[in-house]
Formats: sequence, C-alpha cells, structure tokens
Amino acid sequence: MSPLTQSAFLSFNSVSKRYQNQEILREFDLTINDGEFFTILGPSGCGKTTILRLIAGFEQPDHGCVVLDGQDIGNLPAEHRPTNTVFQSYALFPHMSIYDNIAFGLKMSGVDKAEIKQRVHEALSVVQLDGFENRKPHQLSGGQKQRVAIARAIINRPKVLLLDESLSALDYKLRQQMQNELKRIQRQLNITFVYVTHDQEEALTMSDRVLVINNGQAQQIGTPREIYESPVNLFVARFIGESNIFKAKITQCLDNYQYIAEIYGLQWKITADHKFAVDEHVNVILRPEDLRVMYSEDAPQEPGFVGKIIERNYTGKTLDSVIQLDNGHILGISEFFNEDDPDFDYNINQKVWVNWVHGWEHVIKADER
Ligand SMILES: Nc1ncnc2c1ncn2[C@@H]1O[C@H](COP(=O)(O)OP(=O)(O)OP(=O)(O)O)[C@@H](O)[C@H]1O
Repeated sequence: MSPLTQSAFLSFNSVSKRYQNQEILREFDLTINDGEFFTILGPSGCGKTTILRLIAGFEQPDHGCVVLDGQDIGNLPAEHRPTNTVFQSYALFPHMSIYDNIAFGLKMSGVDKAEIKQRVHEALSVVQLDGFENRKPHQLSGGQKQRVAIARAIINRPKVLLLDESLSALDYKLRQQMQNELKRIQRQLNITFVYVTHDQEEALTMSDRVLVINNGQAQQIGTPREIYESPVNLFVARFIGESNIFKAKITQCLDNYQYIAEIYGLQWKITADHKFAVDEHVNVILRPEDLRVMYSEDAPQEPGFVGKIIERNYTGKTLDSVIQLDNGHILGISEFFNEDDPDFDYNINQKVWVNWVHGWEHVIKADER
C-alpha cells in the first residue's frame, strides 16, 4: 500500500509533557498512518524517546491525548496497549534459550503450548533465524540478537512496533543489512513501525515518512526525498546531509517563481516554490552534489564563483572536496566519478571555478532558521 492511500492511525493531539521543570513537548501534534514505516529523527535530548514512551504507555501526557486506532489510549496501562518496543540493548534474558526468550510473553499470558510453539516458529521464520531456538543469547552475533529482540516484540502481534535506536549498537555493515531486514519485516507484517534515531542516513534509507524534531518541536514531516530536497528551514537543511547555504537578495522577479538573486556580487537565476519580493533576503541551499566544479583555465564564460581546493577526499564513489572561495566562504562539493572522467582529481591549492545546475537550488526565506 502506498503511504498516500493510508489513513491516520496513531495521533498526538496537542500533547504536552514536562519532566520536573523541563518542558519536553508543548501542544505537540503528530499523525502516523496505518502500516507506514515512520521515523522520528532529531539530535540527542530533543524528545524522541519521550514520544515513543508516550505511545508505549511508559509515560503519560500532562495535557492532550494519544489516539491509537480510534481509541484514546491515555489511560490504558502499557501492558494492555497493542504496542511493543525493541530496545537498543536487546534486553534478552541471558540464561534462557532463544525459544524461551521469544515465548516468554505468550507464556506469561497463558497462551497454550501448541500455539506458542507455532507462533515462535513463525516469528523465527520472519526474522530468518529458523533452527536457532536452542541457542543461548551469548551464542549469537549482535545482528542475530537484534533479530531475536524483534521476533520477541512481534510475537504478540502488536499494531505498532516501537524501535528505539534499535540498530545503533551494530557495526556499519551489519547496520546496513539490518536496515534492509527491518524494511522487509515491516512490509511482510504490514504493521506500523515507529523508529527513533539520530542517524539521518538511517532515517532516509528506511522510512516512508520522517519527522525531523528539535527541542520538542516538529520541524518538518515528509518523505525522505522531501526532507532532503526541500528542507523547510535551515535546521532541517543542516541536520539532513551536508548543505551549502548561500545568503542571497532578490533583485528581480521573473515569471513562474523564477527570480534573479544576488549572491556574493553575482546575479543568478533561481527558481523557488514561494513568492518573494525584490530586496527580500533568502537562503539558497545547494547540496554538495548539486555544485559543478571546473579547473579555472577551463571555466566557461558564465557567472561562477572562483576559489581554490583546500581539501580533497577520495571516498570510492565520489571525490569530496572543500573549496575556499576568494571571498573566504567555504563550500563542500561531492562529485561522482563517471565514464567520461573516471580518474579526475585535484591538487591542493588548485584554482577552480564553481557554479550549479540551474533549478537544483532550494530557496527558503532568510528568517526560517
Ligand atoms: N524521566 C526523566 N526525568 C527527567 N528528565 C528526563 C526524563 N527522561 C528524559 N528526560 C529529559 O528529557 C529530554 C528529552 O529526552 P529524550 O530521551 O526524549 O530525548 P531523545 O531525543 O530521545 O535523546 P537521545 O537521542 O539522547 O536518546 C532530555 O533533556 C532528557 O534529559
């Protein structure tokens, strides 16, 4: 099902929450759709885990309500909510077999043995750990422990699975594998996943939609592409990926949201999705891969910034350079190697000329921080 056809399933309606003197959320609104992979992304301490704990029932709102599948769950104890949480620490019982770890919740609820057996095997199959039931947690790798934690969390068929920085204990390669695994599991089970992370790459890779939050305030909610390509403010632009932010002034309004803007003394044609007026100040945001660089001696007769290479890093797929413009500004550039020029490189201090592909810029008001 595409996210566009899904309906509101979990919502925060004007929720406020404070701990002692610290206000974490104020009149916070949020809508999560049925069956979507929704990620809450923000810096440390911004309130991500608090949102998850409010859904799980480990915390109660001071004001406002949390509605799940049409029901206000504010007064429902955690153990009666149709939610389950996967913690970063796995929280497995070390002395129990994998089978008993996964069966634990069902045994406690008095489910009969034959059904437990069937459901444990189903859950192990979903996380692709068939045959591991007799091992103990210490006989598993980090990734396998994480799968057991997921199997345990899905065994009682929650409507919402909450995942708190669930992959951050894994090394880079394993984390990438588990990102694909989580997406596969979510699609297979078709339940709503709410995933909390401070890792923007993880958020972009896995999610149907992402909430970017800072200081308890929603900054932007959108698909990974919307968040990356059309950040609504400078916080989102800086938090998601790398950004080159040019301070600009509108000098002429053309048709169809096109403008001439002055940046560092040069006039540039820019396209925006807002109306701006002459003399208005804006920020023009360009990602490192949006900029074009040429050796100075090859520069065409077009407007361009001039500067020199002060750093160049080979990453395998790209050459990432830092350029200092003659006016002192610093730009980050990322260029993909391609068939025409598979070995291009720069020397430190090499003089270069920089511009960008017209239309790839993203323009926001100067006061949107
Ligand atoms: N039980 C508590 N009592 C008092 N303050 C708390 C409590 N739990 C969280 N806080 C504070 O609330 C703020 C938000 O915490 P929260 O755990 O929601 O942030 P987070 O975005 O998940 O951070 P991180 O990415 O570091 O886990 C932090 O300043 C934290 O210190």
